[in-house]
Amino acid sequence: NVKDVLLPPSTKYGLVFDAGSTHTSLYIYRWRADKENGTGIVSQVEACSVSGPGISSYADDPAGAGASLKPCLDRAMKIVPAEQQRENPTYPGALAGREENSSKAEQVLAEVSKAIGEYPVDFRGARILTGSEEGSFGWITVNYLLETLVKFSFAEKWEHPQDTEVLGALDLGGASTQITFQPGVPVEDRNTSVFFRLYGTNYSLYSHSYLCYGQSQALKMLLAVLHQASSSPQIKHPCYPQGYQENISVAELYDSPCVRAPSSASPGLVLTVTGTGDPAACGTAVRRLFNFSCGAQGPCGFNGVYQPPVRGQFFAFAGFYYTFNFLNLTRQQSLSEVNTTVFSFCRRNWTELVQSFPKDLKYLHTYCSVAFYILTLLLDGFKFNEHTWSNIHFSRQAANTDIGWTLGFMLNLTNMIPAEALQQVKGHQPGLWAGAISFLVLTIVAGLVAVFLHCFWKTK
Ligand SMILES: Nc1ncnc2c1ncn2[C@@H]1O[C@H](COP(=O)(O)OP(=O)(O)OP(=O)(O)O)[C@@H](O)[C@H]1O
Repeated sequence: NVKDVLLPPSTKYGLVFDAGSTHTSLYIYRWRADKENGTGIVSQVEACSVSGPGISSYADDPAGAGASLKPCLDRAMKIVPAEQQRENPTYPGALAGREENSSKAEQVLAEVSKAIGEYPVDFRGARILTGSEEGSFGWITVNYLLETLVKFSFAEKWEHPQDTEVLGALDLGGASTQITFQPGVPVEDRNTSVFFRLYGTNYSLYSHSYLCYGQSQALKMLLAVLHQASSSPQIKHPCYPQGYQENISVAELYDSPCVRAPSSASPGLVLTVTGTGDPAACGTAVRRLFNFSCGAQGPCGFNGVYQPPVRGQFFAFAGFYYTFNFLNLTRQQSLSEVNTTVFSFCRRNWTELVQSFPKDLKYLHTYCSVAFYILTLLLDGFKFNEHTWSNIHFSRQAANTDIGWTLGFMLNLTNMIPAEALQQVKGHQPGLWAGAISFLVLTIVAGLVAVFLHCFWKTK
């Protein structure tokens, strides 16, 4: 049987660590042969959340990073059958949000590698992904899960699923955000151009990662803008709910390369941030984080970065999803409905919010800021408009699998998506169709002959 020759006999597992700027997870994937179409299906078995913050917080304690991963590695060892553990590829990846920290990130990765080395898995090394890789692997994940990649070389043209359009990917992390899509025009700037050959089809993509424009860093930049506009340590925050107050030291606020401390700021000074719940002023403040002018060099996203016009459907995940999900805005609502919901949420006071959402206290004070940030980023930054807005699907998962760069990374590194098209499996659709049609025609003809003979003998 040709199919059995094509398919490896066993189920396989793959482990990928996503060591993000705010959060670390271990994804456990299972590869299963799909007898129907002669390929394999990768599905997520579990996403184990590593307790504590992202890997960058271990910059001063690299050994702690390794230790923090152990509970998730123990969990994986319970899932992967003992006899398969050695042969299972483990692909830990890590993201360094900032260039300046790359030597520290390398140290952290060395500790992570040491910790994984103590487990009976076929460890293939840890590395730091570039922003562009993060975006591209996210794009592969989305299109793999939604089955929009053309897999087979079909003999008959009419069977080729020409109309399958690939989707774009929008990822909002903690430190950076990525936009990746197949534009309708050639990508003019080599720095933002990505090329993949998957299953024999060429994909020419646009991908860009904006460092500092992830959710956590954007909120920090917003606070810094408000601090620098106020002449006292009392900061009025229009995106925080009325009645909300927090203290933050100047040192804490300016602890990231994304925000530059004014020379006059003394690190020990404690700032008091008070919410004023003013959505219009919030929108204005958020816009100040961006430079929307494109200059002479053609279409752009923001901060002068080249970007062709967005095209087709998009999946928006991670930070794009969390806040919109909390606000019940993930059901393809119109832009005007989204605006109305965000404005009315931003006017609610803190006491009322705490009473209504006692389980969501961790992010509750940020939802108004982040909602405005997402709207500004998508509309003014990436240049979606009221028509293309409905092409954005806010999702965390597809096919029961979390959307992010990890699955695409594993598929790419293991060559699970081959560059060339899969050969059509013998006895596949054309043969089956031809058989089915011949059978139908023969049945009808036989039926007609039987009726004719029956009538003929009756009349005789
Ligand atoms: N339930 C939630 N509600 C609101 N925001 C959330 C929630 N969970 C996570 N976030 C925030 O969403 C952002 C994206 O989270 P994610 O885990 O993708 O970031 P990361 O992988 O650590 O970041 P990066 O990819 O930039 O390294 C972060 O700023 C995080 O703080």
